[in-house]
Amino acid sequence: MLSLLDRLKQGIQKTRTGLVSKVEDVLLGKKEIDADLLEELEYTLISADIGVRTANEILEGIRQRVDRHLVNDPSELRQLISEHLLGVLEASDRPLNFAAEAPTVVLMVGVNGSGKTTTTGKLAARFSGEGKTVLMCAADTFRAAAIEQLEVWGQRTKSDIIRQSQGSDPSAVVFDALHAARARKSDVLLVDTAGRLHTKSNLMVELEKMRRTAGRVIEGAPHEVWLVLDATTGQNGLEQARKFTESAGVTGLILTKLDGTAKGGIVVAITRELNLPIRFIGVGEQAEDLLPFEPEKFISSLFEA
Ligand SMILES: Nc1nc2c(ncn2[C@@H]2O[C@H](COP(=O)(O)OP(=O)(O)OP(=O)(O)O)[C@@H](O)[C@H]2O)c(=O)[nH]1
Repeated sequence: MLSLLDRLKQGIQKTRTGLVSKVEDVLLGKKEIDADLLEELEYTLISADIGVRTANEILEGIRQRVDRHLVNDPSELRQLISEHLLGVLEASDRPLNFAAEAPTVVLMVGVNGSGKTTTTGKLAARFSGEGKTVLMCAADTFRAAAIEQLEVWGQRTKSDIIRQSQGSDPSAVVFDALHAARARKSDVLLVDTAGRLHTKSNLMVELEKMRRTAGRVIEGAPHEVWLVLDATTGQNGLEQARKFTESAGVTGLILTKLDGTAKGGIVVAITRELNLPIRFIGVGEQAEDLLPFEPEKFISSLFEA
């Protein structure tokens, strides 16, 4: 069985190649830090989706150090880049808001296909593996398959599911689930919401309604709202993320399908733009392929030889 660190390394292998190996290629054999080298570096960072703002800052930091003669050897730049990226990720890090008194209610939001249902199942596996009792709520009533998919995860992780028929009011399912979680003394309630609605009503309005319902039944709920984003959608994901963050009170991010992209620099761009912590990353389809996101481990796995 692979260790967590090995799984992380394997999961971000493409980004290692797409970002770090390319940075190394740019630096290889260079004797001095000149304008051409810096331009090539900037291009490489932006191509890996790190974001223009962060790439500019990195370059600016390097230029200042060069001007002050604090750095003159290209081989030192790899370390400077990794330190800067770590700094960005750590700046948005903050502790989880788990309820003092169970249940902790987590709302899972995001567009269809981002991996929301799969991630909800993986989280159930993780929390129950930690000895917590988990209840899942199938509030994605738009897609019958999403309810069934969640049920499969429920069986796999021995977690209960609260569901209603397809097309029901998502807030009504949430209401039931909140009461059930309290009555059953569940530690965690994971609410899988829809990325799209069967009714004409606005998705963001529905999400707001679910949040209000949660807060009315359980004080302080939802304790966490996690936005699930498909890392392979790159910069397009950022626009989506902004919308959800404005309307759904997002408290943390989960980036899925990092195993499928060389542009994992998006992790940095998104944290930076939204000032939100990444909680977990998805690196495959199995339950064990959801890894807790730790900035230090992520950066060292990317940059260590
Ligand atoms: N490679 C890989 N595939 C993933 C990951 N997470 C989810 N998937 C796959 O992505 C696809 C979509 O996942 P779903 O969980 O159905 O997506 P969803 O957001 O719930 O979609 P709706 O139910 O339509 O809202 C599935 O085939 C998953 O197995 C991941 O981290 N890596």
